Amino acid sequence: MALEQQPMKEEKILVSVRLRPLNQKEKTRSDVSDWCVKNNTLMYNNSHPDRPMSPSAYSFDRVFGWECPTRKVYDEGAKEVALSAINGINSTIFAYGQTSSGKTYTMKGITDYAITDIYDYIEQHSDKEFVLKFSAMEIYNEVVKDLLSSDSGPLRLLDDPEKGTVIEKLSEEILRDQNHLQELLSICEAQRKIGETSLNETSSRSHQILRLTIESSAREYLGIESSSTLAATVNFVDLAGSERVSQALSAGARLKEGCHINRSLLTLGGVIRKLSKGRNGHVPYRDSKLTRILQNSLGGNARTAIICTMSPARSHVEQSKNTLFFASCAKEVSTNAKVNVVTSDKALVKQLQKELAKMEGALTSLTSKSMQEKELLLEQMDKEIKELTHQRDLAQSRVQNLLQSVGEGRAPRIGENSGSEESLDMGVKAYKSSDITDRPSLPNSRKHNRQLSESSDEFFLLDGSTPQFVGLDPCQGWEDIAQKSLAESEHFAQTSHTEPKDITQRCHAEPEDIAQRCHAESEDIAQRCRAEASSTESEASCKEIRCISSMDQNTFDSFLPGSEVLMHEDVPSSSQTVPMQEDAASSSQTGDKELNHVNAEYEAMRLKIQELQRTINNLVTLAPIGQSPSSSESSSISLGMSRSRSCRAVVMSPSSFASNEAEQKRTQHLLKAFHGGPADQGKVPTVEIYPGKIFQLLV
Ligand SMILES: Nc1ncnc2c1ncn2[C@@H]1O[C@H](COP(=O)(O)OP(=O)(O)OP(=O)(O)O)[C@@H](O)[C@H]1O
Repeated sequence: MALEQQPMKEEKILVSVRLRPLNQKEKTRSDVSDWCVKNNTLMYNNSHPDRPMSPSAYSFDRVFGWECPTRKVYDEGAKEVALSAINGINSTIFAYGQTSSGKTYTMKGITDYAITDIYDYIEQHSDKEFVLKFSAMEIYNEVVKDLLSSDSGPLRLLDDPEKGTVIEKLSEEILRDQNHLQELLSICEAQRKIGETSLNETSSRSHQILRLTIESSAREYLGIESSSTLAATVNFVDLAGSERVSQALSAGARLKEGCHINRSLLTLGGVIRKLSKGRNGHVPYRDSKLTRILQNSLGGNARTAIICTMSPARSHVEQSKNTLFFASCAKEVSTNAKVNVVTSDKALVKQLQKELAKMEGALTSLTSKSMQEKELLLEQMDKEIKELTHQRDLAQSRVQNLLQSVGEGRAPRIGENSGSEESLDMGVKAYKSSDITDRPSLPNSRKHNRQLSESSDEFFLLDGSTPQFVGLDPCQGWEDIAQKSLAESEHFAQTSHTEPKDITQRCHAEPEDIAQRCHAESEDIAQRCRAEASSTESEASCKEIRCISSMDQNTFDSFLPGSEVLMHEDVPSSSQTVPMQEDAASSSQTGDKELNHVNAEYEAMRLKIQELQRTINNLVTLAPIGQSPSSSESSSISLGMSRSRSCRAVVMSPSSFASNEAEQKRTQHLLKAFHGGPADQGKVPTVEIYPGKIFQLLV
């Protein structure tokens, strides 16, 4: 069983004041009443010379004069609150006032009327099934006792997170009928500590709390799993009266009782005073057993009515004014009563299932939100692929230019910068790309055919054209030039051994990098999906993402170095994901659509990457550029190689730089070609190529 509390609106404690008639003792000593009642205001004939400033009128929810019957007090000051318990709202009616002011008299009547009304209501509502339980306790000298059990010792108070303060081992009787309750009430009356004082022959020496618990359920829903029960308690509290020792003339046990009574009432007054100023700060509920037990009734989950009783006698005016001060504070206190619904286990399960469905709905919307994020991620990946494709095309174009120049028997030479001044000394004039385009001596067609690196500090002849030799006589100082050429060629051959290797490695590494990045991103999507998805639908979504992820893993694995170039037939077809998609059939339609969309995007992207990879692999395997160093034609021009610093796909045939020896031979061959024959060896101009410049050998 679970207790559910439905909040109602906050309301103030209902506070009434009841004035009793002068009793026989008061009349005997010719005591007079200075109070008169006008509507709900109590007027004091303020003729007291010592207290001219004390208020003379007190207004409350209800004020009952000495002639007012208890029935009216009940009807107007307690009934509505007391009967709230029938509707599942806790309620408390208690009487507060000085000793002999009429608390017991009033509360006895109110309890009886309330009980009668409750049973009347039960009789009139045969469509509901009621269960009534009764328990009773007294707080005597700050000890809680069970009034229904004569041999009960002191009872402990426990704190329950749901119910608040509960009294351990307090007996509770399930009531058979109203008579049964009357019997029990009689027992309580008999058990309660009563003592004689000078002010009251039958003075209550303890605070009494009678507790009636009412459970009601609609008969037509009984046995149905969704049925629920309203449950609430109504407390009838008859407090012990405050007393002045000087007036009560108590001693011994009575005096001790009086001290405990006064102390606990002082705490009650403190709690009420604190609550009347709002709920800020500490409320000293725990300072007395009375306030602990009544905590819910004092600003908590209960409707509360307080009836303050007072003696009209002038001799008790000070005590009466204290009571009115308490009542004034009490009427400022608000409570938060709730309808207490007890739900059966089955109903609770059903309710929890509803809650679960709600949460699943929320999760689904959350998942679709994350799908949008995934799409953004895919878009980003798409952009990266485009960038890579662009770079690949650039590299491809350079390779084609290189191939073209190979075909024409000319090669642009690219080397490291050894100093432009030196090149000028050697009669080699250097120009930047801008110089070339501005140079009027160059034919227009030449200018247009030159494809230059995009990077400002990289100047390569990419159109495969032969550098034009213009300027000084190249035959001057041939020996020096030849020696330098030899040294250059040796150096070039050495670097060319390492560079192609580096280039080839990068060619392999780059697709691997792409594949790894793509794979990592797809894994990331799958992981995020798994984390978000705890529902069945999102689990299905995860399966599908996992499917994509594993597919990508297979695809990208084939990109790794040493693996074959992946052909279309090798790619897992989309039909291979069908079983997974069938698994995901239970997922929501929205989820399916989005996942299919993601799947399609992924597939397209994967194919793009695959195509890109194939191209890169093709470029890597473009061995023919310099694979035939034995061929005099090609060997003579394979001195050059094309490299772009900005290009990721770098193309070069490693075998074209087989050895220093071969390179030297080719250099000699070139020199020979320049000079026309062996006789001219040593007087061949060197083509110096420096990064950042395009050189033209001046002839
Ligand atoms: N409204 C009333 N009309 C007639 N008699 C009353 C009324 N109120 C109280 N009495 C009588 O006054 C006497 C004292 O009343 P009661 O015992 O109820 O006071 P009390 O406040 O409970 O005192 P204590 O705190 O000492 O228990 C009783 O004899 C009671 O019958």
